[in-house]
Amino acid sequence: MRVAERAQNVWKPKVQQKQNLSYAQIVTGGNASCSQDNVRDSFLNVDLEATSWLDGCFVGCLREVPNLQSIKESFIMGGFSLVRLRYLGEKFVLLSCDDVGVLCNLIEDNKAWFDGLFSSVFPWDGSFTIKERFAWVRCRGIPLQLWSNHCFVNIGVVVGEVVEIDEATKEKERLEFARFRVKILVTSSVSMVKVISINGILCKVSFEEDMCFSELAFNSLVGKWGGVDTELDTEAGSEDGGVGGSLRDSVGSDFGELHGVGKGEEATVQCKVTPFCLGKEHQLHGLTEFQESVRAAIKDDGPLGAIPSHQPRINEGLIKNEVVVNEEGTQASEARQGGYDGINEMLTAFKKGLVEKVLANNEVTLHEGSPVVECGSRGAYKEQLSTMNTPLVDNSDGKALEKVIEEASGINEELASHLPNFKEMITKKCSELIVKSTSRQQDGIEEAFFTSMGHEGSPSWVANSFGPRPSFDELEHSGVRVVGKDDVACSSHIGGRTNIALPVQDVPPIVVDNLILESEKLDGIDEERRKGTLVSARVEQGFQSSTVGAAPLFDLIALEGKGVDNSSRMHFGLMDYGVVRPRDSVVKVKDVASILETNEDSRSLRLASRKVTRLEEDVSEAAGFTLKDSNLVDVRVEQAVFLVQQPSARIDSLFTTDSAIENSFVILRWIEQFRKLARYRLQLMVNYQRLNWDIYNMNAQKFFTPSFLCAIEENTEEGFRNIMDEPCPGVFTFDMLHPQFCEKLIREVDNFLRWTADLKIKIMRPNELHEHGAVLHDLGMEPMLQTFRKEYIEPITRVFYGEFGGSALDSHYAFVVDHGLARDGEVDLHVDDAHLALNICLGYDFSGGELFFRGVRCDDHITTGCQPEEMLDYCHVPGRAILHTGRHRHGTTATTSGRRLNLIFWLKSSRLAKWRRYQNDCSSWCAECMRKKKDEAS
Ligand SMILES: O=C(O)CCC(=O)C(=O)O
Ligand SMILES: [Fe+2]
Repeated sequence: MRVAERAQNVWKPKVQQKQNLSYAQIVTGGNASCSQDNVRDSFLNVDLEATSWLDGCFVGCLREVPNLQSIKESFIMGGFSLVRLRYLGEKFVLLSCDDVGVLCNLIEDNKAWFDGLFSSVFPWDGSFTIKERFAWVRCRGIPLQLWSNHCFVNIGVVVGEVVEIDEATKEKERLEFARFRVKILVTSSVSMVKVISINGILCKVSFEEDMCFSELAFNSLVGKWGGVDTELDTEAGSEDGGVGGSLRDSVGSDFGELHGVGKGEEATVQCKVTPFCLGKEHQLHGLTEFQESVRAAIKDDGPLGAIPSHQPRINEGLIKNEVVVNEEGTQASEARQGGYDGINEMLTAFKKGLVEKVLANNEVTLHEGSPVVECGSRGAYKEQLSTMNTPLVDNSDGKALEKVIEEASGINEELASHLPNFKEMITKKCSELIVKSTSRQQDGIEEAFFTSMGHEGSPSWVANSFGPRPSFDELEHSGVRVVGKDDVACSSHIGGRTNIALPVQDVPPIVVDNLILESEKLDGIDEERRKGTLVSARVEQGFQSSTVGAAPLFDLIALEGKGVDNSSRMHFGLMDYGVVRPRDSVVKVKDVASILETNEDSRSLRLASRKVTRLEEDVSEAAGFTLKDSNLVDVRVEQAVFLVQQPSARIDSLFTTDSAIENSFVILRWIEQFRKLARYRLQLMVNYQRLNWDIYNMNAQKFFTPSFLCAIEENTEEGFRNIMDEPCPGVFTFDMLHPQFCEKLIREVDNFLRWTADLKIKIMRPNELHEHGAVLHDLGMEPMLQTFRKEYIEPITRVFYGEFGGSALDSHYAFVVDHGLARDGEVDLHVDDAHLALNICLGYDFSGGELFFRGVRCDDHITTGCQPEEMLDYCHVPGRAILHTGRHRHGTTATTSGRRLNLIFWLKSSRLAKWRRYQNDCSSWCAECMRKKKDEAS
């Protein structure tokens, strides 16, 4: 840790050092020379405070004239929202982290990133001084005929050196005064009035210092976010057949509601943000153009209101690198096409950007917001994993692999939990398949081997498709657009047709998905042949094919393999969104080429790296081999990796509607909203001054009660049950939050609410049922909340809510509700837009506000009556959590005195959402359906 060492070496106790300094030296940080004359005569003794708050702080010298706004944005976008930035003057910024020592590592580990912003970063020490500062100056009295940048620079010299001219001044948008930035001595003032002769014209010119940049910038946003009618329209949409729909249509959209935004209103976007507010005009321009094209597209083809209700989840990891990825992706395609008319191209770019980002430099990022990497085969066959030693992902420490496996097994556990005989079924199915496929092979028939888990992970094995499916030509003839056909044709050549037979000896069927391609134009083709399956397998002998199937579940599949005989290898295949039916996909091999690398030595294809793209050669080679020997190539497909679109981004959900054109709108609108929300959040995060930095970083000892931490540590059902009550089936209560954390969180939320109220910023409220409270992402708490969910909620939901997605949670929406007399009152009976909900009371003293439960119901039975045994009335206790399913009908009575604040997590599993979408049977959880089923049986 070079930086750490440096920090230690230069660190000197500042208290002693400063004690003998003069006042002038103190106020100037030891540098008295630039102080004003009269100061020199004053001598003061002041009691110095401990300087521990400066421990571990660094000073960064910016490369460019400081624009704190955009620097803060960069930090948030770069995923460093825990770094606190305070402007010091000149080009210097004080960098600190709540955890002393963290910053040092962070700088060391992200040197290149910091280098991009700072010319130097060094540990703060007492000898650091600032001599100069930058000041924005308003200059009045310059005759309009003299307005020019050249003139401003010359006039500015009167007060200092002009380093920047405000955009509105440059563009002559605002003529009341000219505004520019000057460099002056730290103690100088710019206020003055001078008579100046400019080109012979005598002018009386005044100079005054402008308001602090960030205040001004943010004020300019007040109108923007205050005028919510035009901002961020969110359609309250319930998830398709999933959670969603409630007693009142829906409790809220995935990312909450903004006030004043009507359903189906056209999204108009005012981009009249003063140019300086983001310091990134080009982005704003991009946005406007983009929105223009959205509007144009909408105008021609129908109202936005017709767009189906799939509400994209605006993901919690939004304001992180991933936004950049997404924006880059879309912007790149924008640049190429000069608009957004080519939806598919746009999507491809969009997704490619995402994928490439993840795969760049062999890096597999697993944090929220990036594509989730899971491993189908390895997840399903965890035990076999230990016997496989080839690394799945070529990352140097192998940690990514471990994590991949861990995550995938979570997912498969969920599936397994629906299938008591999961393993046996797999084994049985496998042996059947082996027999069948072997016999077919013996017949010399080259046919596809398919196996499937059924629709989107539903717990039934469906028939395997052995029939040949339509060729690309056939598909195209039927109106199916096949992207990258030539490339794929090349691969299909191997087996002589689109789908290749596999001589399977030992095939753990790694099941991905099965889907029937649907399109009017395909009607003449029988169903068996329209089955699209994305298959991946670990095949000891024989080779693996990718298919023209569709897999809404997965965006990308890459198989890696090597020739057993060292002669060939396989690869495969990016799922791209084609236009068969909106949800169909086509294989686009070319893209895979960009993410696969050939390793000459082992002749294996490995994931990642953009360096070498030799896929086509490999394919030809393999094909040649096959044809020549009219035999199947011996290929050992060792591993399969599925890269799935980050579930909470839920692009996938956009592809489940019936019309491609509708989808196009959904996508456009999604991106538009995504950007708007990103911008909204970014502005809040950049400008909001945190009160308690320490609650933005997980500190378990300080956040949770000891009893809760013990149970988490123990991580057993028994351990959890020891701290829990289950007042009615499926509802658990337990002490969770430390009183001090509750207090701090309340004060933080209050501080945020006060700030937004002072600036008249209309913020998003938690959901339709609340007019008060706040969404915690908006404060910048997301990194902490992620850890909160993953490490302190999921261990419990995994044990108690397997069938409700509890073992595969992948997104959350966290907010604080605020109830009391002048605040929110009662909450009507509703179900949450979530699979599970965790509700923790933070305080204070209050009466009323009881939470009542009235049984678990599906949409069809949402208004049915309630049996006595289903009724539960619960009184909130500060620090105590109550955990229930989203479909558990509940509401609260009014808080009649005092104030009640609760922290609520809405938790979702994208797996469960997909599964439920295909499942009509609610009898495993809806009490009414259960009753019905029982009655029918008896
Ligand atoms: O106020 C509460 O405790 C519950 C609020 C609630 O159920 C919700 O926001 O979904
Ligand atoms: Fe609720």
